[in-house]
Amino acid sequence: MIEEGILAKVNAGEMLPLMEEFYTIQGEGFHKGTAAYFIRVGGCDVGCHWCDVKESWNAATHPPTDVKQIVDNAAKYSDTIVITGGEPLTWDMSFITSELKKRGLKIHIETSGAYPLTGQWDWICLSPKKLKLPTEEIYKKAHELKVIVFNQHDLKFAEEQAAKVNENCILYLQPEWSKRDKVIPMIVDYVMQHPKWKVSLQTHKYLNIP
Ligand SMILES: C[S@@+](CC[C@H](N)C(=O)[O-])C[C@H]1O[C@@H](n2cnc3c(N)ncnc32)[C@H](O)[C@@H]1O
Ligand SMILES: Nc1nc2[nH]cc(C(=O)O)c2c(=O)[nH]1
Ligand code: SF4
Ligand SMILES: [Mg+2]
Repeated sequence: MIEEGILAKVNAGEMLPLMEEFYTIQGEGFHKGTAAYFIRVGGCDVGCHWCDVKESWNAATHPPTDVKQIVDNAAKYSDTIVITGGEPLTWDMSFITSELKKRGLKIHIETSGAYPLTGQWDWICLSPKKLKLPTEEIYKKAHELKVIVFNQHDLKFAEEQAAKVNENCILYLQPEWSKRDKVIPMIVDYVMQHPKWKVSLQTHKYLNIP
């Protein structure tokens, strides 16, 4: 059983279940190729069958960690911090982002948008999932839309999602990793026929870095 005081701090966003943190190169989307410090917060109940971090799902397996400690450490590594998960918006992101802001850091989020948007963000990567659609408000605020393509139907889903984002939002199709050999040719054709889209690859997996 988790102690009451800790639970209160987690609910306030002053502690978060931390799965892992690492300094690496953003592999995906608009900031691909740029060094950044990643904070991976545990907890997600969206349930994507192809999720590449299923170990993150159960928040109870990740130790509640003091946010100030996470932030002080992160600041040593990079001026750009990516908060991912799990689903970071499971938790209140207000405290961690205000602490990061105090230190003048750029803050990015990787999110499905399935829960209300909390926190202040310099960059929002919205990767919507059919199983739990994003909240209406995040479509207006997303800087990039990154739809994972597992099969043909996902291209239709991608268009439905693109119809909901703001006009400045950059549109990406990213192959689901295990299906990449089959899906990459499909994405390449699609992007050439519908050039408002761009290709995003999980380049860190080709580079063999975290
Ligand atoms: C693990 S998720 C964590 C953040 C958040 N839960 C989300 O889904 O956006 C980080 C990114 O990896 C993508 N992703 C997860 N599994 C993938 C896979 N097998 N192939 C390609 N992209 C994947 C997600 O869509 C998301 O853009
Ligand atoms: N290098 C690297 N880039 C990433 N971009 C998004 C990631 C994520 O899991 O959220 C990720 C990741 O896990 N590693
Ligand atoms: S929403 Fe993100 S973390 Fe959750 S299952 Fe889907 S890809 Fe994995
Ligand atoms: Mg990843």
